[in-house]
Amino acid sequence: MSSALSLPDAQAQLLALAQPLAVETVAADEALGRYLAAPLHARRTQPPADLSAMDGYALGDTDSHGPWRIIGESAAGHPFDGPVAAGEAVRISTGAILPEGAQTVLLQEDATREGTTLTLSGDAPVQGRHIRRAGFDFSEGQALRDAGIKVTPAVLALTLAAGHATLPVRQKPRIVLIDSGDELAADPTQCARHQIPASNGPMLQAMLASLPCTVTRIGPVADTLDALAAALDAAREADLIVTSGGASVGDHDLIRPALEAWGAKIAFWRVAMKPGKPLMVARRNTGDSEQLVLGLPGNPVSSYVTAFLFLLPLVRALLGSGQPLPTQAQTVVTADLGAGGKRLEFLRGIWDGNTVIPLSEQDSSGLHALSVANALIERPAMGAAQAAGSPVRIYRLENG
Ligand SMILES: Nc1nc2c(c(=O)[nH]1)N[C@H]1C(S)=C(S)[C@@H](COP(=O)(O)OP(=O)(O)OC[C@H]3O[C@@H](n4cnc5c(N)ncnc54)[C@H](O)[C@@H]3O)O[C@H]1N2
Ligand code: MOO
Repeated sequence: MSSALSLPDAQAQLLALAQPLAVETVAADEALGRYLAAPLHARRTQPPADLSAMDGYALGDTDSHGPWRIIGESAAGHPFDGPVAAGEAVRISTGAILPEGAQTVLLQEDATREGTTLTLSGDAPVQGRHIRRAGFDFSEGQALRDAGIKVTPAVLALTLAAGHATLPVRQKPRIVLIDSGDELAADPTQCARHQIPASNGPMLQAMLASLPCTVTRIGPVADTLDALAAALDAAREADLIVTSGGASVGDHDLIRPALEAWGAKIAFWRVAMKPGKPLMVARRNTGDSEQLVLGLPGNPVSSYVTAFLFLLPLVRALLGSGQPLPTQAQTVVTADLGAGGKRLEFLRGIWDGNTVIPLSEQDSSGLHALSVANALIERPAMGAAQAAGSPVRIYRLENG
């Protein structure tokens, strides 16, 4: 295991290889879920003028207790044309432009209107109350958000409010997933005793569904160099090729020789983590660009965990994310944990909002346990045993 990288080193090396893809400009709503390729600046000021925050009356003074004479109306989209003076009031609605000279907005619940006469019947007016000042949200030319942030629904709304119809983002990565192994059956209903259903490819595709990318699946591919060469050749247009299985040291683990025969260079192989040790990263120069290959271990839980910690961050980095790695949270474990082993370990667990319960089944092929887990509990390599109630770091999975 001496050649295995630590998890942070391996992630850093992988992300250093990830060149964000070319920039394209798309309609703002099509940019949802992608990452800004340039900083976002305001093309306009918001609000563009002082606005009322409530339905009521804009008053020309705040020091009297009325009555006031109502001289007109300012509705949203229909401003009042003219000033309001002391002793005068303008009927105003939420979001409408404050007339020139207005000092405050008197809530309609605090006033009584008879004809054009307004009298105070509740709380007295206070200078400046219920007014949204011009530009409090942002001003024209202001830098709003940095490149690399995700276009969320709120960022989309900000983009439109700031006067943009389009956004620059990175092209969607083209990803090919290759399942390999002679034992894999494509049809789970037709699975002989010597076979198991090929579940990794569909699982990885489903994990990638949360990111903007195009995914094609190939396989299951037989454990021969010729079959793997044909699969890799079919993936020659991809920005990223992801294999699962055949990454270890067995006689039939052919991903490494197949990649080398295809002209790819191994960037690194093996990470000191459990599950996920045989992870492999390679790259192939195609002349004008570079393809990356991520070789995930075949064990389904190992594939899942390495996809969470390497594949999804890599795709985010290709999309230009400024923060591609998942974030951890701290919580408290409900059971005693033994001392850590040689590798950093991720136990599957159930996080209930306050504490995390480690599952009893931790085999790296255990899909039933994985399906009920919603957290990975981090156990440092060679760490001391921990009693129930100890703090632990977790990754939350969108899986529970
Ligand atoms: N002597 C050693 N043996 C193993 C080592 C080692 O260091 N020395 N590492 C072990 C570790 S850790 C892992 S993880 C596995 C992973 O090996 P591979 O990536 O070569 O995966 P395979 O051997 O091809 O398959 C492992 C397991 O997963 C099943 N599998 C594979 N692909 C799929 C798929 N698409 N869908 C569902 N299941 C799949 C496969 O049938 C095997 O059961 O190696 C250990 N061995
Ligand atoms: O590292 Mo392997 O992924 O434990 O089963």
